[in-house]
Amino acid sequence: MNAHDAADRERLDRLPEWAALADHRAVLGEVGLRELFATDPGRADRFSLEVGDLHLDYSKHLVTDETLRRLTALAKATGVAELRDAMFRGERINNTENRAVLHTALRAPRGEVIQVDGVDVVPAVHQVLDRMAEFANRVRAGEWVGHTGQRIRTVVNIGIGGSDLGPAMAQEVLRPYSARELDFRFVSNVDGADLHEAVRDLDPAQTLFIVASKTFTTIETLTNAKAARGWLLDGLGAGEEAVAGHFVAVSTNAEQVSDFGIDTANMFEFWDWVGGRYSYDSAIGLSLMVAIGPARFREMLDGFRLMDEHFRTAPPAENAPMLLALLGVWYGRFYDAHAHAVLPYSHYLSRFTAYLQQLDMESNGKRVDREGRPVDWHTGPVVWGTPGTNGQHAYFQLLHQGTRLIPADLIGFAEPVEELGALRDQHDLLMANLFAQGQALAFGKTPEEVRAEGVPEELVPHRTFPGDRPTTTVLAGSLTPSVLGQLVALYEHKVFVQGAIWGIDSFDQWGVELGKVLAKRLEPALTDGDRVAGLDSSTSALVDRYRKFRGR
Ligand SMILES: O=P(O)(O)OC[C@H]1O[C@](O)(CO)[C@@H](O)[C@@H]1O
Repeated sequence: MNAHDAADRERLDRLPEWAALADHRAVLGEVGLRELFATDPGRADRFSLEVGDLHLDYSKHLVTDETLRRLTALAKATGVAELRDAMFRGERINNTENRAVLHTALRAPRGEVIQVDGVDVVPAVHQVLDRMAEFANRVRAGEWVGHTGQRIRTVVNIGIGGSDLGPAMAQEVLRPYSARELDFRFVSNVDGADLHEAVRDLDPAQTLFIVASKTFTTIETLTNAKAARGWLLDGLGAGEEAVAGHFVAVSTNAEQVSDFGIDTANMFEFWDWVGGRYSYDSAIGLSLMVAIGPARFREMLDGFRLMDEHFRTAPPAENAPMLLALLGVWYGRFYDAHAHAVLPYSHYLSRFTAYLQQLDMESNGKRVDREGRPVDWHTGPVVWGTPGTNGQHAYFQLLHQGTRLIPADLIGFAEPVEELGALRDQHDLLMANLFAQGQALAFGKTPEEVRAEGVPEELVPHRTFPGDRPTTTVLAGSLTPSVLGQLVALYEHKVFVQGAIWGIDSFDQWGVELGKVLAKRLEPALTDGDRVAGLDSSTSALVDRYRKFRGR
């Protein structure tokens, strides 16, 4: 069967494997984690995996061996492996945009052959990586100088969505590996405050802007880039000739880059077969490469590659992205789970969940299948979360005792980073919190246990923890560039598998278009009071009120 061929694909809800899962869910009934662990001493061993540097424990899930058998049967029936292989081969599996989906080619080693329309794309990937490396080395060594001959001290990435979230996240994660004499900032919001705060204490003579945009037509990015150019030229008291030393571009669109006034000699290319949210290991990661250096960047790519190979070759029952995806499908369908929390127990992963929000929600927030037919099952969950232990003092209450089941990923590392010095002593406490939360969420506290502590009867329901709140624990020795690559690829492929099972196109993002068009139409109404034909009464009144506030 050709898995991405509509004619051959049965709708998910008509598959016997889908029905078999429903039957199984009914049999499982209210069986909880206490019972599952009590009756199965080998559970933690059996329901855990080592992949590269990652250890994944998925034993605290409401599943049995039979559940996993039926879930992997579903993956088989929905053609996940065939679609995966088609993706790796460079076929145009993004059918609504008629594009190949080849972020995996970004981490292919030199010499591997991956073709799009008969052209091997791997040499071009390495050419760009080499150019990036040369540029990064020059900036790091102080050899790239600005208009006045001074070395660069601050790199400001201007981009949004996939052209911001990935590099900004990774910059935080790999801070301990970063050149500390350089400062890195990220501007994404069209709110002028973002650029203002990013540059207010900077010396234009020592500032380099990387304008990152796949299309180079994104209004937020172009608006900020124009303003940054104005700031630079004003600050230097120079003309257009100063732009070259302070602006480089990352894009697929050389024409627009050159129209903007950036010399295409200072442009780093990527390709339409790299989706925005899958792009930070392309030239979109240029600021990161400047920060950590080419060698560390390549280590990160090797980490991605390791997970790609695992995903491509491991059997479903031992395939980490596949298992995480299947568990998500299980809860979405049979436990009415609408959300998924990602809770890193690492300060360096503070932007990780924000990054995953785009990766997951822009990919799988779809309501029609690849053929445009409405789906009759839930697709992508709301992905959210912030680092532990902060979340514990905010929203964990709802995770533990709320009415909704929210599966969560707990991510932690055994070794704190070297440069923390004496602060490394706090690490055991941090990790004890991670393990304790997984334990409390899974096993809760029964009314009997609460009573046994002498709690007054009227407080017993309040102090009872129902448990059976599933978590996956992802542990690694330390947070290296390679481990980051492994983690990101793990989630990329998880999202892929879920999209394949739900039958949706995970690689388009039509849902972001309408708001962009309407904003463009509304702007003159706000600025000049132009009438917008057919505007609804609520939006019209809001525009009027806004203009009054502005004294217009
Ligand atoms: O890199 P670009 O073309 O500026 O696009 C930025 C982002 O905008 C989006 O198209 C959605 O608004 C994302 O998919 C993309 O990552």
